[in-house]
Amino acid sequence: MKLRRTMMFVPGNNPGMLINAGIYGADTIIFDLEDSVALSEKDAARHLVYNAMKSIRYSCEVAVRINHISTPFGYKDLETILAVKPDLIRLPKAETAADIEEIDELITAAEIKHGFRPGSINMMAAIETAKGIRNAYDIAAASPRMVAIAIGGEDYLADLQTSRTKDGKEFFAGRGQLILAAREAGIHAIDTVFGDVNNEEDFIAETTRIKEMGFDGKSVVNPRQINIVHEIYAPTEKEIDHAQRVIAAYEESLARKSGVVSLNGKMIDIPVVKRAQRTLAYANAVGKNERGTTL
Ligand SMILES: CC(=O)SCCNC(=O)CCNC(=O)[C@H](O)C(C)(C)COP(=O)(O)OP(=O)(O)OC[C@H]1O[C@@H](n2cnc3c(N)ncnc32)[C@H](O)[C@@H]1OP(=O)(O)O
Ligand SMILES: O=C([O-])CC(=O)C(=O)O
Ligand SMILES: [Mg+2]
Repeated sequence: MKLRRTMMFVPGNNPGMLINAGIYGADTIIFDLEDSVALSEKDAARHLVYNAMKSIRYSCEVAVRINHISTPFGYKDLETILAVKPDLIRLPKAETAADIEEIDELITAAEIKHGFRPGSINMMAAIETAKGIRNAYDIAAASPRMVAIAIGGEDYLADLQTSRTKDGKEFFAGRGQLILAAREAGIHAIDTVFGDVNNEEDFIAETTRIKEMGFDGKSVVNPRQINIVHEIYAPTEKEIDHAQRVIAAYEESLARKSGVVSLNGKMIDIPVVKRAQRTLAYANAVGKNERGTTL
């Protein structure tokens, strides 16, 4: 099971952060060439990220957030970065399937040019406008390279002409559409960054909420946010124990030629079993044993 619980942005013009980005335990690091980089620094950042990727072996998934191809920087970003084979290209402010198709073709040409295995560079898109949300499924399904869609909340709220609230009501519609689109396309759904990095209480509340909605993970901006997300996503001892009981009860019921059984008064049938199996597979993927403790 591929995990993308945390995708950490690293400003592309900060050499110290680029060098150390791999040591904090994020599932994915995203070298950013877009909004964390000033216009005057775009060329310098592109070359810095290129050199970092060429000379440092990172042990996690490495993504690069390029500038949109409608800007003067997007094509240059792709040409330079594709030569050092990122695992993933993240397109910001995606609004249509055509955005994805055009980049897909450029990646295909670069794979041929550099002798990389066809299809080995993945793509994801951040959706940051109402128009993008309306087209979320088309974007998600626009290429077999697509592995995730994310909501880019800061730009999205600017487009919606609103701002953040404690309970996140401003995001209900967008997050709901995004998760449905990702699930229909069979790819990951990634939630937005939370920029108030010292506000742990609200970060925990937001991460718990998006996990419960079904998101696979969250974009983060600071190493301190990584373990908090991973803890929230890790199945607890109680959840693992319950999943095992569900599966055992169901297997017993099958032996009695019944497709449904009751466990502590609750109906256990195939969808419940599927969720239990996912809990156990997820626990295995995050390195938790049957007692819910880290291996
Ligand atoms: C809306 C958007 O587009 S969001 C995406 C673009 N934004 C970004 O990429 C921002 C990335 N994050 C950051 O720049 C910073 O974490 C900030 C500005 C949010 C907070 O800064 P600070 O409070 O100074 O960070 P903090 O004190 O926690 O840093 C601790 C250590 O982690 C490092 N660090 C902090 N953030 C990152 C990061 N994103 N990537 C790698 N290293 C980082 C710091 O360099 C520092 O290292 P050091 O101890 O070796 O000096
Ligand atoms: O994609 C993200 O999570 C960050 C971002 O650009 C935004 O919030 O506008
Ligand atoms: Mg943005």
